[in-house]
Amino acid sequence: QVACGAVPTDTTYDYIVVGSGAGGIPIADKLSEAGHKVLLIEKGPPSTGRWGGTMKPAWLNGTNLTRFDVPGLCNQIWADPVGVSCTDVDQMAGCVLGGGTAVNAGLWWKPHPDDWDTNFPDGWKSKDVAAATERVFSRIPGTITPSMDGKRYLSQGFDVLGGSLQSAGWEYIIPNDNPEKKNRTIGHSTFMYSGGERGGPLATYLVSASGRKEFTLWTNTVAKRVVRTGGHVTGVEVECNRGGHAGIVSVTPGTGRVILSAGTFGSAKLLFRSGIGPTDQLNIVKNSTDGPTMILSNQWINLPVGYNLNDHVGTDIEIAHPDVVFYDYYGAWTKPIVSDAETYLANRTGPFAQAAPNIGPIFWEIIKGSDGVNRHLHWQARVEGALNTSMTVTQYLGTGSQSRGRLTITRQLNTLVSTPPYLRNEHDKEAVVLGLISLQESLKTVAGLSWITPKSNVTAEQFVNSVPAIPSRRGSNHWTGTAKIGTDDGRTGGTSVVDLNTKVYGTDNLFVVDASIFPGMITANPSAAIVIVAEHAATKILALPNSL
Ligand SMILES: Cc1cc2nc3c(=O)[nH]c(=O)nc-3n(C[C@H](O)[C@H](O)[C@H](O)COP(=O)(O)OP(=O)(O)OC[C@H]3O[C@@H](n4cnc5c(N)ncnc54)[C@H](O)[C@@H]3O)c2cc1C
Repeated sequence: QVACGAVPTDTTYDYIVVGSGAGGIPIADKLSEAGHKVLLIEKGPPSTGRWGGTMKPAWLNGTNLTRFDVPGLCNQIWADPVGVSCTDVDQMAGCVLGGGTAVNAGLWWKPHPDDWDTNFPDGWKSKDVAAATERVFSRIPGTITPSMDGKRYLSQGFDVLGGSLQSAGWEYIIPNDNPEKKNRTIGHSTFMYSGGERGGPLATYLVSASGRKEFTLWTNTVAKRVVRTGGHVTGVEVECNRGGHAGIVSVTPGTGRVILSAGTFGSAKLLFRSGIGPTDQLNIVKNSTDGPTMILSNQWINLPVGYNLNDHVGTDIEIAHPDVVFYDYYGAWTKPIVSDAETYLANRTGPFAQAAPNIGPIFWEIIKGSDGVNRHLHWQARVEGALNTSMTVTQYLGTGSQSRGRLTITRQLNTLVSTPPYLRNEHDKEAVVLGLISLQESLKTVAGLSWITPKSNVTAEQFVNSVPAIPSRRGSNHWTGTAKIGTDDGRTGGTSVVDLNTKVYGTDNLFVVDASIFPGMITANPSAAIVIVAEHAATKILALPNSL
């Protein structure tokens, strides 16, 4: 048991940012860069070595590296999530410093213009976020050759699948040099890694923030709720989690603001616990252990928090080819191939500088549905499956998808996906089926390639229908949407929870900046787009009049 610290009573903050993920770290950095006093609160422990993280396999003892630093250990989250994954969510999410950016596979994409133009409101279109995109990619450019010797290791899977698709007419591109080319194109996986290590916001934005006297970071500290009078927030109530802080931390009277960046599940939960959301959800909180401290119902703000839940629709297929070579990244936790561990530790080269489980190629296709809507498919291959020559290839349905789900809260104050957002629209399903048929066609004549799933006697449609539309079979860990941005104020029958400045409707000084504000799904893995949202939100928030 580690002792908790009380919240200092002699300090207030211009901005309190809750959650240190893809949204929280960059926004905290930008606000402190502008000279504001910023407190970043993270419920989990430190992750990467730079920040004092300690979780590691024996072969990293004596180094400053943890499991989070080494790209080849990124899938350990599935083998050993204890103390790393969130325990108040029915899905996989990272509850450590860095959030998803500490545990994810590091895939890092410059968004397609349609990702903004299809989904986001005016002021957030591709032209509006262009400057923010430049800023993000100048700090975190990404790489297609993460090993420090510039070589790609274990590329047999890429060569088989990528070569076959190119023979079938798909175009090879450098993805982040051509973000608008997402139709029958193929590229190498692009990662946020740098120097052979995880990189990303933890190695850039958090480093610059931490160098400023205006910036304070508390880890192991859970935000319970925002403290407010009507629409005016005065602080955040925090609870200690293994050595963090407990008490009420205040914002600067009059001008201070709170930013929720606790992720699609965490920000929705904080809103519910702060009396902001649909009445059915607030009544659940009122009947929980929160009841005695919850804001009175005459001050509840009725907004559609938790609706508009979204995730990429994942559909896994499996193929095999004799040239494909499996590498046991899971086994490497206890028994790494000694020479591979040595080259990684000495020079950050070799298979451990690459993401487990050997991800790639990535390829894209746009399918126009019979409803006239363009739907973007992102295919992501990895060397993993039933055979040691297998590749599992996940088709993600993103931009253009219409289906949405709902997130709710339980009396135990856990959040759950009560309505999964998968394939609730017939044209979404049509795109998934047509995309699969297109891939089958493209791979039809590849010598030695066999289909494991779906089998040749099953049609694409039968197969797509046979996979249940539930998170365990379709989930992609790319959750977005529970506090949607838009101009149609949810208090008066609209669908939006935050306005175009990311401010929660009905409040003076409460904002949400993370994946939860996304109105719709984007093409590829979302972390880079979330960092862009944070960069863009920072300009909007900083441009607001300072006094309320
Ligand atoms: C296993 C996995 C693999 C993934 N792979 C990729 C990938 O390769 N590429 C990619 O682009 N995306 C990937 N993603 C998705 C991506 O990481 C997330 O979409 C992204 O991190 C979400 O950003 P966010 O800021 O909304 O929330 P998060 O990054 O989840 O951050 C939220 C933070 O808030 C903290 N928090 C929550 N509640 C509280 C509270 N009450 N008090 C204090 N702190 C709180 C959490 O601990 C967490 O640190 C992956 C996700 C997972 C889970």
